[in-house]
Amino acid sequence: MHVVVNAAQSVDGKLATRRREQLRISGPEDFDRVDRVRAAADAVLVGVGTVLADDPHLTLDEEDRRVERLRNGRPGNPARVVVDSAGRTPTDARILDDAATTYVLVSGGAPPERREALEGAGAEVVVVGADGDDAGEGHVDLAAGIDALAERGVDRLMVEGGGEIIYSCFEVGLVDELHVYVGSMVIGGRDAPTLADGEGFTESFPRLDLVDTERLDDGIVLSYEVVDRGS
Ligand SMILES: NC(=O)C1=CN([C@@H]2O[C@H](COP(=O)(O)OP(=O)(O)OC[C@H]3O[C@@H](n4cnc5c(N)ncnc54)[C@H](OP(=O)(O)O)[C@@H]3O)[C@@H](O)[C@H]2O)C=CC1
Ligand SMILES: Nc1nc(O)c(N)c(N[C@@H]2O[C@H](COP(=O)(O)O)[C@@H](O)[C@H]2O)n1
Repeated sequence: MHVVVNAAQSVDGKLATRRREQLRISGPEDFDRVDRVRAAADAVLVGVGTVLADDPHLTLDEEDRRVERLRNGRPGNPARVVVDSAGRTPTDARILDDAATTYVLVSGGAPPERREALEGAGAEVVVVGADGDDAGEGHVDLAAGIDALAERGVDRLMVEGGGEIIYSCFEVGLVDELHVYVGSMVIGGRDAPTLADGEGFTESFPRLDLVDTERLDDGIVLSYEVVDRGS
């Protein structure tokens, strides 16, 4: 499985304001680049925090790209994946519409009625974590989730955030590429989400190789390959 992380941040490293509302950090040129990265992916993954904050759709904007995928025998849109331990994704979330397959990765502790509600709303619910009494505090086991997606034919996965999920992907050594759009703005706020939140690394840090830079809109895209996943 090849895992590509993409996010847009301010120059001070924030993904959104402290109110955790969706914020336009990039512009049309970068959204077109993101659409291209989505089109190359088999699935696009976000955390439930992003679903609750942004209600994203995660489909392709460009019809030509959908047509090209269909021509190549692939679904028109990549599958969508929500990492959602307790099954908190609202049943009317845009990510659950019929534009693409949607997998909701839940832990074993997710209430059965939430699993049923999500299945009723069209999701394929996949249980990949222990319940709240076990290590991991009932969170989805991300590495097991990636294996479950691979079993369902996902070879190339795009992770679109937010900061908690991006950190966890680095923590378990899943990330191959990182693309960060740095918008020319300052957001500030000690409680605003950053590119990588979670516990934070203290001794062994993922190391990256800067392989490309591109000026888009009024900002810059930094593209990295992960050369050392840390341990
Ligand atoms: N500028 C950008 O490019 C982007 C900005 N954003 C912004 O980011 C914010 C949302 O980010 P954030 O709050 O960090 O939420 P995330 O989208 O990262 O989701 C985090 C949640 O995922 C669930 N989860 C389940 N398993 C795991 C695991 N193994 N590791 C980590 N999380 C897990 C947890 O909820 P539970 O315990 O219930 O399972 C956790 O609270 C919003 O403000 C949004 O607007 C989001 C995406 C892109
Ligand atoms: N590339 C980029 N630039 C920004 O300024 C952003 N705020 C984001 N956010 C991401 O885009 C998702 C919205 O997707 P849809 O348009 O609804 O398909 C949002 O959830 C973030 O993942 N990205």
